Parts: sequence; C-alpha cells; structure tokens
Amino acid sequence: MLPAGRWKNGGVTATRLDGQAILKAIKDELRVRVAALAERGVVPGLGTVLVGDDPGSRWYVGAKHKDCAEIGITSIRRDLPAGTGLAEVLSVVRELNDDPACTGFIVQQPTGLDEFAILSAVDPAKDVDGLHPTNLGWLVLGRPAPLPCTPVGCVELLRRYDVPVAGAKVVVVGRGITVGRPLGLILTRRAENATVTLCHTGTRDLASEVRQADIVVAAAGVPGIITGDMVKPGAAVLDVGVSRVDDGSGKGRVAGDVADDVWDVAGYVSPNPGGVGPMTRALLLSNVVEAAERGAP
Ligand SMILES: Nc1nc(=O)c2c([nH]1)NC[C@@H]1CN(c3ccc(C(=O)N[C@@H](CCC(=O)O)C(=O)O)cc3)C=[N+]21
Repeated sequence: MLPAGRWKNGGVTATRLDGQAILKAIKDELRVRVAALAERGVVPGLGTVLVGDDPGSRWYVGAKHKDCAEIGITSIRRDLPAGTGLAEVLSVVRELNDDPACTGFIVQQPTGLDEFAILSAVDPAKDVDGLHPTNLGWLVLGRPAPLPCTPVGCVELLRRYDVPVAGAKVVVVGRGITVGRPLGLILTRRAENATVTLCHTGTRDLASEVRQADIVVAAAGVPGIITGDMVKPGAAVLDVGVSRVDDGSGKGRVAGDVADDVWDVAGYVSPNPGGVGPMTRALLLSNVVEAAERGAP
C-alpha cells in the first residue's frame, strides 16, 4: 500500500480511500447519537456470538467490541468453544433475542454450522448484519430495513470522498451474500442510481467488463484478480476481497483482490487492509445505534 499523492513509476498514484479515517469520523458522529439516547435512558448493546478460536474471527470480534467501548455501546460477548453444536448456538441466539440489554447482535461467520439456520433464528429487528432473510427481502422490495454492513460501507466510503455514484458504471466482481449480491441491489436503488454489472468467477471476459467501469468493487476473494491493465484510467477501485495468507504470525497477512499496479492507473483506491474493513465496522456501529433509536421509548 502507498500513501496518497506519492510518485511511483513516474506517475501520480491514486488517492487512497482511507476507511480508518472515515471510521474515526463516523464514530465521532455516532457518539453524539449515543449520548442523546442515554438522555432518554437507552444504552445500545451489541451482542456477538463467536464459535471456536480462529485467530482472524477473534480479531474481528475484539475490534468490534473495542469500537463499541469507544462510543458508549455496551458489549455482550458470547464466546463458545470449537465444536459447539447448532442447538446450543440457536439457544444463545434466542437468549440474545430476548435480552432487552442487547439492542442488536451478530453471529460471527463462519461457524462451521448451518449458516441459514442461524441467520433465520435472529430477531430481524436485532439483525445488525442486515443478513436475515426478512431484511434482505425488504432490500429487494426497496423498503427501509437494516442493511448489510460491507456493501453500505463501500457506498459510504465513495460518498465521503465525493466519488460520484449516480449514473456511474459500477462493476462488482463477486456475487456472495455478504458483499456482491446485496451491493448490486443497494447501488441500483433510486437513491444511488448506479448502473451495475455483477461479475463473478464464471464471467467470460472479466477484463473487458472491468475496463468499462467508473467504479470497480473487487469482492471475489481471489488475491490480485484485478490488475492495472484491466482498469480505466481515473476509475475508483475498492479492494474488498480478504484472503489470509499465512505469514507465520498466527494472525496471517491480509491479501486483497487488487494488484499493486492498479495504483498507477486508478484515480482512487480503497486499500486492503485500511479500506472497506474499517467501514464494515463503522456501519455495524451505525446499525446498532439505529436499532436502539428505533426501539427507544
Ligand atoms: N456475522 C458476520 N458479520 C461480519 O461483518 C463479518 C463476519 N460475520 N465474518 C467475517 C467478515 C469479515 N469482516 C471484517 C470486519 C472488519 C475488518 C477490518 O477492520 N479489517 C482491518 C484490519 C485487517 C487486518 O489487518 O487483519 C482493515 O481492513 O484495515 C475486516 C473484515 C466482518 N465480517
């Protein structure tokens, strides 16, 4: 990753879309709303359910609780040992559904268990991941409901840097349920008004699709799949793909979907790490505060 405005190979590199900086700004905004809720006697509480001891998952969950502490959201943490069964996870989900101190919660994925059984068991009003079938259904129907954090994080990151989305051609690479699929739905809403091409690993000529794009969202989970020769000069490129490459540290190094030479061609790059990851956490916080505001007396 290169800092903004640095010269490289004789050309000006892309402007860095700094998710960490925007996370900080969003925390400052949310802190005010949490304080207003406190005056009405409401304290938002984020619940997390974590199964097993994957170091990456542990880090994500720990970061989310640290974020919460910084802005006055209470943490409710349920760490379950590896090998915990579905019945036990579902009983913890029901417990959080019924706990008034928990205004929203997530079950950290993957659990190794039936993901759809778990998602469906969450009270849709407390689904701060925005991934419950009911909430995804509301998204398809264009009605207000909690939205998935990573796709909204992408849109918000572009908005904060004044990258125009309305009327833009956006190529999304990846059709997963947490990023690509919902991002296509969000970007084509009247409010965003983008023209979206949803590509995937079966797309015949990916390079020619990507070359058309004013905005590229790389969420395929294939390290380096987007290279500089595929990018229209000046385009915005968001690196969402997360692959963990073992570097012997135990945590692993994060490898994105965007190759380094994209910085020479693009106008904006959201790096990985430091881009959409922190934005995902920002939108999770925002969903927790919104859920608490909706439920407030
Ligand atoms: N129910 C559920 N909800 C999720 O939102 C969810 C999930 N399961 N499972 C895993 C993915 C992944 N995810 C990330 C969150 C923050 C960063 C993040 O903040 N990353 C930092 C640091 C990365 C590093 O150095 O390890 C960065 O990009 O700068 C990344 C990835 C949320 N996920």
